Amino acid sequence: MAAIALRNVVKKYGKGKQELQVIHGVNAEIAKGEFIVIVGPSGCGKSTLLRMVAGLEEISGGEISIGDRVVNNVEPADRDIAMVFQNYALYPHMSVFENMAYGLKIRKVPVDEIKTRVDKAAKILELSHLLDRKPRQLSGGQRQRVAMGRAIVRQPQVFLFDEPLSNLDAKLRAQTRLEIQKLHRELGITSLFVTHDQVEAMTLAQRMLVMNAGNMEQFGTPEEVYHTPATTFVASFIGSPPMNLLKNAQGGRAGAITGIRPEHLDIGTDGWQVRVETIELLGAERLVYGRLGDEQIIVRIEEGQPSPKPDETIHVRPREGRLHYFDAQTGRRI
Ligand SMILES: Nc1ncnc2c1ncn2[C@@H]1O[C@H](COP(=O)(O)OP(=O)(O)OP(=O)(O)O)[C@@H](O)[C@H]1O
Repeated sequence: MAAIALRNVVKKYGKGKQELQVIHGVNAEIAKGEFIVIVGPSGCGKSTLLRMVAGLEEISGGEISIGDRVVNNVEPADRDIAMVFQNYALYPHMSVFENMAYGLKIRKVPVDEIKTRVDKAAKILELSHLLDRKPRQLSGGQRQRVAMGRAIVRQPQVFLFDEPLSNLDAKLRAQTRLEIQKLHRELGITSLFVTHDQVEAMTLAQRMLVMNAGNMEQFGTPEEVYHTPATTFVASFIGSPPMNLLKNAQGGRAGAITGIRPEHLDIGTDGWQVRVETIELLGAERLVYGRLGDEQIIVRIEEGQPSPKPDETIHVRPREGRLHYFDAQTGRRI
């Protein structure tokens, strides 16, 4: 049985003339213990979807189950979930221990049990030596760990994360990502994690649910989403730099858009003619921005390969089996 099931989930805001549908029938079955990332651009509806699972937003249509219960009409407090937000407001006057214990205290969990759970969570999160500190005496990363600790001590069936890393700097984000992965390995709790950052999604997800404008574009492993994107949207959203999507590529199919990732083009003596415009240095690699006829194309050059110069004309060849085709009308993979 699915730990979480979304069945034709619809969300509308407002009433009458003001009514606006923002989620258009999402279906997904999430297995017990899976780590799922919901990813998409700003405004695509990912927070709304998460908040409906949490019970913070009403569901306008369809059904959400957690475990064997349909939760459409179940209060958030009774859904057996714990949520970690971007703005992880800790109580400033309480110590780390008290912050982590608070949710259990109001649920009248016995004092000994609270201590055991908080100590265990603190150990996992490497917060044991900070339990007496106040939030202002902690770094941003440590505060975020306390917020996660608050969720862990609840021992919920499901963790919901709403962009919990967006307030951290790049280095701390990467480090906290590793901690979240470790946490998931140790606890195995079914998790839904929302982010607009596709790199974060690719590195954290066991499966990712890619959203665009209220629609689920694809639900699959990071490998599936990268190697067989279901739509042109997914092809251009996942992967950095994005997949080249060409209307008039040589060897293309009638009525189809041809897709090729910048890392799957090789410079050689024959193939597509590309006029080089600019070169971008990315540490070990280079990105060549050029024109193929009247379309833009990006080619990635690996370390050690000779780099072309602006205004030069080069030849590039797509690697065997790396071309993708999408219906020019619908954008769907062919
Ligand atoms: N309370 C509300 N009333 C009306 N419209 C809303 C409300 N909350 C969200 N929306 C709209 O619903 C859509 C989805 O919003 P949502 O916050 O879920 O997007 P998101 O993908 O999480 O974006 P972001 O990454 O910017 O947080 C947006 O168009 C937003 O304007």
